[in-house]
Amino acid sequence: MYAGAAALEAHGLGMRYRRGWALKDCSFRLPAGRICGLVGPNGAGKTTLLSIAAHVLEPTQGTLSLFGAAPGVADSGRTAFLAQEKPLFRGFTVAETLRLGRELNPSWDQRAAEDIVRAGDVPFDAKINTLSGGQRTRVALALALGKRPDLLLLDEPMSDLDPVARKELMGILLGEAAERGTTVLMSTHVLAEMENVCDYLVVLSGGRVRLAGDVDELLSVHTMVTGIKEGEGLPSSLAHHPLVESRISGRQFTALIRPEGPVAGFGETDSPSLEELLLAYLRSPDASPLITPTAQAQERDQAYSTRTVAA
Ligand SMILES: Nc1ncnc2c1ncn2[C@@H]1O[C@H](COP(=O)(O)OP(=O)(O)OP(=O)(O)O)[C@@H](O)[C@H]1O
Repeated sequence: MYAGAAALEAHGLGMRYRRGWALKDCSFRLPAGRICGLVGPNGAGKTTLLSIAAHVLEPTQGTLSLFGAAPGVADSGRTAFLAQEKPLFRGFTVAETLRLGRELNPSWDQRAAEDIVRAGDVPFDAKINTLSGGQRTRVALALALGKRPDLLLLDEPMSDLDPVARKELMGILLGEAAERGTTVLMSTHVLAEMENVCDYLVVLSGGRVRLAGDVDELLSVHTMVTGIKEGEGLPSSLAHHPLVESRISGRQFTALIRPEGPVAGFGETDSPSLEELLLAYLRSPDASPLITPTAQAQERDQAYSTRTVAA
């Protein structure tokens, strides 16, 4: 594996389906060891990006590298992908599913996989097609974590789990990531949940990267301003600061800005929560994109073309 390389790095990544571009000119880097939330409205391109990283799809343009190598080659690290549809063999039992995982993965951790299944009281002799959606998710997550991956790609992993199972499996995921330095890239629509889980963020909309970087860094460069509106709109002096989103309710306005210099005399200022930041960007697809320095794609030389390198 390429020492010091980003866990994932995209350069000018594009994916075109028959109906048009699902991803366009996407460039960003995800440093190793981070837990990254991948956020965006329906159809933003999240599954497409995860599928390229998982070597399920070949990009139409640009490159994506994992630990400095193309997806699917030996140097790209161990990658596990938990897709939305959880592709398990429906006729297999849970035990047979884990056995297959063990046979296919030299670094397989049977105990970790079994513990996840057992914690949900899922019978090992039950066939996959007899399990509930949430139980299938648990088995699929056991299969993904049993691989001991360096990079875990999760596409809305917890959407069919009950709240208790969700919290428990998220805890296992975080414990695993902390213990082994696993990098996680996880698409989700549950913004409130991300606050305690993710320390990195990529926001896509319309197939383009709108926001990428360290969560603390992204929060620190935004300010939420609340005050009394001036005439029909925002105070004119606020126009000196790039605006992400503003909302007016009665006589009051709320604006999320990226302050350039002191923000005083408009009303109250506060740091946004992660949920407020995300909602503002999701509601304002025309806000200018922001990719923090740690998230800027760098290793052009080491970014291999998946089309030319992949076997
Ligand atoms: N196999 C395909 N063939 C044609 N178009 C596709 C295909 N897969 C995805 N698309 C289109 O590409 C765009 C991005 O889809 P994608 O599934 O990557 O979005 P997403 O962000 O994961 O959405 P969601 O939040 O709804 O899961 C959408 O416009 C979708 O209709």
